[in-house]
Amino acid sequence: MSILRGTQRSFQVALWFLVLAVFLLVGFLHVDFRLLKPDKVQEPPVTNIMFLKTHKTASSTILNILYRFSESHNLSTALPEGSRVHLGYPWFFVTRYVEGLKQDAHLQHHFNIMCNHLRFNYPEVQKVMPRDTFYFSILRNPVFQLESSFIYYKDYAPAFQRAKSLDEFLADPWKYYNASVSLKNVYAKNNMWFDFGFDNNAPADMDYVRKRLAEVEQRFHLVLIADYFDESMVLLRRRLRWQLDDVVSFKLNVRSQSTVSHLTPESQERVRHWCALDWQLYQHFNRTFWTQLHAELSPRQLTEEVEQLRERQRELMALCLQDPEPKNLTHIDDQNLRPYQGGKANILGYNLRHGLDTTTLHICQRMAMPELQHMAHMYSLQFPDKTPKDIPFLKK
Ligand SMILES: Nc1ncnc2c1ncn2[C@@H]1O[C@H](COP(=O)(O)OS(=O)(=O)O)[C@@H](OP(=O)(O)O)[C@H]1O
Repeated sequence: MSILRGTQRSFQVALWFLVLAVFLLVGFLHVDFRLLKPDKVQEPPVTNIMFLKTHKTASSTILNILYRFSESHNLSTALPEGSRVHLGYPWFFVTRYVEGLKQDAHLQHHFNIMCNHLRFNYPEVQKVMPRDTFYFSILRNPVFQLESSFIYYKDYAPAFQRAKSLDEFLADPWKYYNASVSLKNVYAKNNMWFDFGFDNNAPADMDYVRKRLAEVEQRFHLVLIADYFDESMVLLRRRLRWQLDDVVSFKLNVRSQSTVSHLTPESQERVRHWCALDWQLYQHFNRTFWTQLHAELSPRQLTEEVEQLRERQRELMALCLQDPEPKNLTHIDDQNLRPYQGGKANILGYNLRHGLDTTTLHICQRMAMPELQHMAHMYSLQFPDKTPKDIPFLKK
């Protein structure tokens, strides 16, 4: 009996050692448990999408991705009505800002994609988008977002006009900022908070902030982070079940380095106070972004997928562009590829390689096309009988 018990114990000990050895081996070889799971049945790609285009957050690059997907899949896009260039911003979105809805606003008319600038107003957006719509948006560290905004809206936002630099503005913002002067000042304080439909002048009271963040959580399936753009595209692609090429892009609406200012550490801290609502919004969704990303991919998978995306971007740049470095306006040959210039920002664009075959040219043109020209193109495609969008800055 005791011999039998002894053998049993040795067997148990051996089994424990075996289990431990397997765990150590798995850890050592970085075996991914997810790989052992059976493949999910591949569902079709998501095609009903609402993208809340926030300001100065790489949102024009995402708009380009969505327009291309819409065109290549023959989808409908909720485009700005008539001569408008956005969906009523900075006013709250209402359905009459969408082309094709003005006369029959009482009718239910649904689009697949919605991605132009608007101030989020869920009840009205719902009237335009199908029930199963995937809602997503993007945020950027407010320090860099405000710095970009200051240069771009320097001449437009009254709050920025008199300040010589952002450092000067931040040293005494109330000297320059008056919310009641003009809605144009929304670019100067908590601009991303405003885009989500909230009051950008509200005190950053904890209870108020918590409730608004919960609302965003409830409405939006995903909030991306521009500071980790490639990681964001990896997560987006998985959520939408899209192909790799669908989320590959060229950086659009980029400034020349000469117009980028580097804020002092003191000014950076002041941004976090001045734009406390944006800072809370960013911190919260930066956390949830990484939690979601890590829940979906192992670190090794993430590295691999980011590298795959970058490799494909390099391939497409080599195929399409004369030079992967973006160029000043004066050095862009094709006026359809010249971006709109805002304030003191020197916004760059691309030159396509000569001699591209028709199919390649079609792809490359769309990847390099700035927002306004792309919107005009989409408008003419979708509404061939309407007067084409006029882009006055191209005539100068
Ligand atoms: N792929 C990618 N990754 C990281 N950052 C990117 C990317 N694409 C665009 N950008 C930067 O986004 C800034 C422009 O933002 P938006 O297009 O949202 O601006 S706008 O509100 O529509 O005018 C602008 O930032 P600044 O250069 O600091 O102004 C762009 O450089």
